[in-house]
Amino acid sequence: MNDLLLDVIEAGKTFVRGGLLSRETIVAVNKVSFQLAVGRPEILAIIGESGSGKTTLARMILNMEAPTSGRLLLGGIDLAAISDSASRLAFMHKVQPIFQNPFESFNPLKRVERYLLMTRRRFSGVAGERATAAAVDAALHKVGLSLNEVGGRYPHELSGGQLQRIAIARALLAEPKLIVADEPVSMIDASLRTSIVNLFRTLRDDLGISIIYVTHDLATAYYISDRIMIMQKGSVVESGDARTVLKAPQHPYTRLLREAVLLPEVPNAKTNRTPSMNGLISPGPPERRA
Ligand SMILES: Nc1ncnc2c1ncn2[C@@H]1O[C@H](COP(=O)(O)OP(=O)(O)OP(=O)(O)O)[C@@H](O)[C@H]1O
Repeated sequence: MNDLLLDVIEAGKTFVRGGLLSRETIVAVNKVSFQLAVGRPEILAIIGESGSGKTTLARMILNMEAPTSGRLLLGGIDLAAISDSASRLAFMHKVQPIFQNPFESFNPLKRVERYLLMTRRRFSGVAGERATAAAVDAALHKVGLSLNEVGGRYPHELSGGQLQRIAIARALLAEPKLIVADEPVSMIDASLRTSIVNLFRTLRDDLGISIIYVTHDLATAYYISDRIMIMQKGSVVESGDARTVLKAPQHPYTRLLREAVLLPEVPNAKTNRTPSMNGLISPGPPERRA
């Protein structure tokens, strides 16, 4: 029996850019390894400056990008072996993505409930219209909405926060074990961010879903995650229990990130202030360094 939900084994990704004369090799992800256990749902934050390889790693986990070295296994199955539509559907049953811009996740010309109904039909096979609508309504309730509220609306008639909730509801229709959320709140109004990140906690606690939360934002990561992984230039430079790492960062880069932001309950070394979640300060992505 395999007790790992996700097993990332020395995964690497190299891109080659340019032509013959100006060929450039970019190591986007360099030998990253980590695991998520079955039956132990957790929120794992992947943090790093722009270009550190977070999105590439997330795309490899979502099987949207093939690694150039190493392997990624989901429930013991190598993602590289997923080729036919049945195994792709089985994979999507287990892993669902949430992207940064909810407006790009939906076709502006389609009413949002059409997506939800189609998604449910896809994952549940043939089910009656009533059962499908009831499942969609139940998923929307889990994110604080209802079919009544969103039915008949086009994406532009909803706020970014509402649309991101709908994207999460759509992910829930697959009844996944893992959600990979890449900067899911960075394009959402600051006042709504907390409610979305709180929702991730509810999904972990009530539905047993593990969440990989990719972000620049140390403050929300500290607030919701159990474990964090700090990436710099494609490599993981520090990882572990979120509070332990952020209270006593060992790597100079983690210290640098830590100093740039006020975290709840952790006095900032320079100001000695201990803000609440409402007082979180997120300075945005740290400057990229050469
Ligand atoms: N398809 C691609 N072709 C060439 N280079 C790429 C490609 N995708 C990513 N890269 C490069 O790989 C490196 C890592 O990019 P990635 O998007 O994974 O970083 P990131 O940490 O997610 O950054 P951001 O926070 O800005 O999204 C960068 O140097 C980027 O330019």
